[in-house]
Amino acid sequence: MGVEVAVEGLSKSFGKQAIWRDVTLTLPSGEVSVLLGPSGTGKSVFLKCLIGLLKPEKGRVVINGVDLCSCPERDLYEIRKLFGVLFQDGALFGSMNIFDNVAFPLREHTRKSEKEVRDIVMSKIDMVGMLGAEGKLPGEISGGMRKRAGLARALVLDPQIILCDEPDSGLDPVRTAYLSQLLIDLNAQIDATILIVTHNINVARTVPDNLGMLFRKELVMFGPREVLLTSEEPVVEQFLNGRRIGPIGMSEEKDQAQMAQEQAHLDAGHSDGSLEEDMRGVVPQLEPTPGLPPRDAARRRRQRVMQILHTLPESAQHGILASLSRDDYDRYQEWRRRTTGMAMPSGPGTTGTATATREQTRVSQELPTRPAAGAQPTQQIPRPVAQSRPPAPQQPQQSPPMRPRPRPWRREEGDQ
Ligand SMILES: Nc1ncnc2c1ncn2[C@@H]1O[C@H](COP(=O)(O)OP(=O)(O)OP(=O)(O)O)[C@@H](O)[C@H]1O
Repeated sequence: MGVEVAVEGLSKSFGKQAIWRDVTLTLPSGEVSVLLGPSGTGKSVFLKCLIGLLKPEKGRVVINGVDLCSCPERDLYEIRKLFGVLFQDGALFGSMNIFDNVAFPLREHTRKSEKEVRDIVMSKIDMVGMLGAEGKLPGEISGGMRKRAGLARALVLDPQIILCDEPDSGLDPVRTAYLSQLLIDLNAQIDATILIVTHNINVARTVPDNLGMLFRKELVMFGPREVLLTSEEPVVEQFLNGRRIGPIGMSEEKDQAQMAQEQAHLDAGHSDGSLEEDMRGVVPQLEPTPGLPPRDAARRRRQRVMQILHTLPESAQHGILASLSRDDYDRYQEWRRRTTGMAMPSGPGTTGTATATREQTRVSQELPTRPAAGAQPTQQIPRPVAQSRPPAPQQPQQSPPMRPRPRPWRREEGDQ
C-alpha cells in the first residue's frame, strides 16, 4: 500500500518572491489527490518540495516518520526511492528508445540482471498499454504515448508515491480521458498514493479522492473532493467554470477596479468566455476498468470520510451521501445513531446510484463499528477567500433537514 505524505506548515520562496506559505495537508495512503491552481501559483514547486528537490524555508514533509526537509542526505536518498514522478513533458531521453528509457532507473539504481530488467520493463510497458512501441524513439511516438512511456518509467521502481505534473498537458480531451482511466486503473492495481497537479477540470472532477487548490500564495482548501466541487468560494467557482469574472486575473490576482470593469462588461451583455453551464457539483468518480480489482483506497476513503462527515460543509455532505447506495446509507445511519445518538441528515440512500459499484456493496461490512479515536478531518476545512459567507454548520443536529440535490447521474431503473 502507498504511504501517507504529511505536509506541515510548508513555506517556499525564491529570494524575495514568496511562492506559497504555511501549506498543511495530508495525502492519505493509497488515495488519489489532485492539486489545482492558476498558472504560476507554485504547483510544480510544491511537487519538487515533496520529493526534496527544492528546500522550503519552513515546515516539514513527513513520510514514514522521516522529515524530508531536515533529514540527512542519505535518508533523503532512501525516501526518494518511494517516489515515481511523471514530469510534464515525460522527460524522456530523446536518443534512447522507449525500452531503454523505461529501463533507465532500474539500470541506474538496482543491480538487477538484464533478464530481470527486461521482465519488469515489459510488464510496465504493458501496464500503460504500449506493448509493441518499446523499440521506438520518443520522437517517433505521439505526445500521449510519450506521457504513458513517462508513466511506465515512473512505475518501474514500484513506487509507493506517484507524483504527476500536468499529465494532461498537450493532450486532447479523449487522450486525457484515457490517461485519467489509466491512473485510476494503476491505483486499483498497485494502491500507490498519487498526487496529480493539473488545470484540467474534467480530471479534477472525475479522478481524485481528494481535491485541493493553491491561490494567492496559500492553500485555499484541501480535502474530500466533494468539498471543493460544491464550494461557493468565488475563486473555486471561477476556476472550475473557466470564467474571467472573479478574483483570478491574467497575472494571478486582480484589483477591485479591474473586477468592477469586467463586471460592467458582463452586465452590458458581453460574454466572459465561459459556458453557461456551472461545472460545480459532484459527478461520479471513475471506477477501475472491469476485470481489475476494486480500489482499496476508495473503500478506506469512504470509511474515513464517513467518520468526518459531520464536520464538512452541508453541500459536501449532500454530495457524499448522494453517492451511497440505500444499504450503505442505512448502515451508516445505524452506526451514527449507535455511536452518537444523532440522526443522519435526510436525503440520499436510494438504491442504484451511478456510483453504486460492486465495491460499494461491500461497504456495509466496512463502515466503522465505533468512531476512530480522535477522528478528525484530516485536511483543512475551506476558509473564506475573497468573500466571507456564513460558516457551514458543524454539527448535524443543528442543521436543517437536508434535501437531496438533483442527481443527474443517478441510474435509471434497469441499469446495471
Ligand atoms: N528554481 C526556481 N528559481 C526561481 N524561481 C522559480 C524556480 N522555480 C519556479 N520558480 C517560480 O515559482 C513560481 C511558481 O512556478 P511553478 O512552475 O511552480 O508554477 P505552477 O503553478 O506549476 O505553474 P503552471 O501551472 O503554469 O505550470 C513561478 O513564478 C516561477 O517563476
